[in-house]
This record gives sequence, C-alpha cells and structure tokens, in this order.
Amino acid sequence: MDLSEVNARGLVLLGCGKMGSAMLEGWLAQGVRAASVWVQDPHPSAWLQSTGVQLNAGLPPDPAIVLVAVKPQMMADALPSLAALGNGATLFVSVAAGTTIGYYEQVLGAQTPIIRAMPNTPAAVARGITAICGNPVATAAHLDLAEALLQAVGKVVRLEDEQQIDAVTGLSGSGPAYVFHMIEAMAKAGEGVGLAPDLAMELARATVCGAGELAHQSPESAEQLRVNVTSPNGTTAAGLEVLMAQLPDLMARTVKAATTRAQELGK
Ligand SMILES: NC(=O)C1=CN([C@@H]2O[C@H](COP(=O)(O)OP(=O)(O)OC[C@H]3O[C@@H](n4cnc5c(N)ncnc54)[C@H](OP(=O)(O)O)[C@@H]3O)[C@@H](O)[C@H]2O)C=CC1
Ligand SMILES: O=C(O)[C@@H]1CCC=N1
Repeated sequence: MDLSEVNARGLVLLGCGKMGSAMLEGWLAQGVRAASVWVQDPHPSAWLQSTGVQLNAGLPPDPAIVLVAVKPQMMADALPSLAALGNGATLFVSVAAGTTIGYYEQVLGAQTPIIRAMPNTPAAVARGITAICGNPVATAAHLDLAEALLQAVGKVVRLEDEQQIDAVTGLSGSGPAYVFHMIEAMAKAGEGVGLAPDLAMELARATVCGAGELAHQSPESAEQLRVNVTSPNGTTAAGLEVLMAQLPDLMARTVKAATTRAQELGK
C-alpha cells in the first residue's frame, strides 16, 4: 500500500467514534504517521488522545483525503465546516450510511472527488470488508488511493452502482451485529439445555469465531463446510431441520429491514 501521498499531504478524519477509531487504529498500524492525521471530534477518547494525531487543530490547506465518519444525522452540522476543502484537490471519502454522493456534491460542489464507502467494525482487527464507489470526477487514481487506505483495515470491493451500497449496508455493514446476536442466542440456548451461563457463552463465542476462521481459511464453500459437520441422521441434521425452516426467511427480512433503513437515511 502506498501511503506516501497521505503522509505527505495529510489525512483529515471527521468524527472518530466506533468506526473512525477502528479505521484509524489500522492506518496507524500500517504506517500512516500520526503527525499526518488531523482528527475533528468533539469528545476525543483517551485512546485517541494517546495516539499523537492532531486533535481539533487547524487543518492543513491541501490534505490528500478527508474521511467523513460522523453519523448521518450529524452530517448537516459537521460537513459544511470542511466545505473549503471541496476545491477538487482533496478526495472526500464517506463511510456514512445512507448519505448520498449527491448530498456531498451539494455541500462541497460537483468538482469534488467523492468516494462513498461502507466498511464494518471488524476493521478494528484488520478483518473488515468495505465496498466503495465514486462520483464522476473521482479518477482511477482516487479510487486506488481510497482502496489502499481502506485495505489497511481489510478487504475492499468496488461497486458500479451507488444504489447497491444500501444493500451492502444491510448485509456487511450491519452484519457483524447479526453475528454477535447469534452468539448471544446460542449462549442462551446452551443455558436452556443445562449449561452454566459462562460456559455456554465461552462455547458459543469460540464456535462462531472458529467457524468464521474456517470459512475464512478454507477453500470449501459455506455449504460444503456445513455438510462436513452434518452426519447422516446425526445431531446436526436434527438441529438444522429446525434452523433451516426459519433462518433463511428471518435473515432475508433482517437484511431487507436494514437496507430499507439505509435508503430512508438517504432521503
Ligand atoms: N458502527 C458501525 O458498525 C458502522 C458505522 N458506519 C458509519 O460510520 C459513521 C459513524 O458511526 P459510528 O462510528 O458507529 O458512530 P459514533 O457515534 O461512534 O461516531 C461518530 C463520532 O462523530 C463525532 N461527532 C459528532 N458531531 C461531530 C462533528 N460536528 N464534527 C466531528 N465529529 C463529530 C461523535 O462525537 P460525540 O459522540 O461526542 O457526539 C462521535 O465520536 C456513521 O455515519 C455510520 O453510518 C459505517 C459502517 C459501520
Ligand atoms: O447501524 C448503522 O446505521 C451503522 C451503519 C452500518 C452499521 N452501523
């Protein structure tokens, strides 16, 4: 990853909460210099203060990238303060759910290169996945620069059509929460069949982490990995008979609800 432009010209991070700090942690670990990062956030955490980044200080005149990571509801308050950087020289990257490229163009001007991105919180351990798409003035070099930065915290995929990003938000942006809830539900279910709460949580958490890592490392499909656990007429088959009757529909409704909410945030 070539971070020289970021280190030379600077990176501005607007909003450093859960998502902003997950990414910042990855960037600093990958060689972005703290002195090259300007963070704007009203209540900096103790961790943020310990990093050595420039906090709520005057901004550089010509940063390589402004990364916007405030809540969509705060956007109208926060973004106009950076309008002067919308002069075409600085690339804006937004991770805000719902906030459209069109909105950025209204505030910053259509000459501003803008890349809309949707990451997820496993970025904190460099295992995120981020989808990106750019506006018409975002060049191949801008996309490469954004991809290089976001690859510091996981995988990057490119989208042809901005509208797909709401579906990405419903699937992978929000998805870690679905998996964490599955850990909670599995642990409760373990208690239901007689295990102590701590043991049930340890087993559920390790099972989801182990299955995730196996899915990550194995060349086999998710379907085949499932089949590998399922002995004919065995225990897993009995469990899956219950789960598979309901989970596909439940998951479809879950992802749809999150996608619809992302669409609403964009209106
Ligand atoms: N969390 C997630 O899993 C994901 C989040 N996102 C997107 O990332 C964005 C941030 O989400 P998340 O990190 O969860 O939210 P957080 O609330 O944790 O972070 C937002 C940060 O912005 C700060 N802030 C508020 N107003 C301003 C302002 N005017 N200028 C600068 N900073 C400001 C907040 O400070 P304070 O709290 O003090 O108000 C907070 O630290 C959202 O747009 C969300 O859609 C995208 C993908 C995944
Ligand atoms: O819940 C949210 O709105 C944000 C966007 C994706 C994950 N968290």
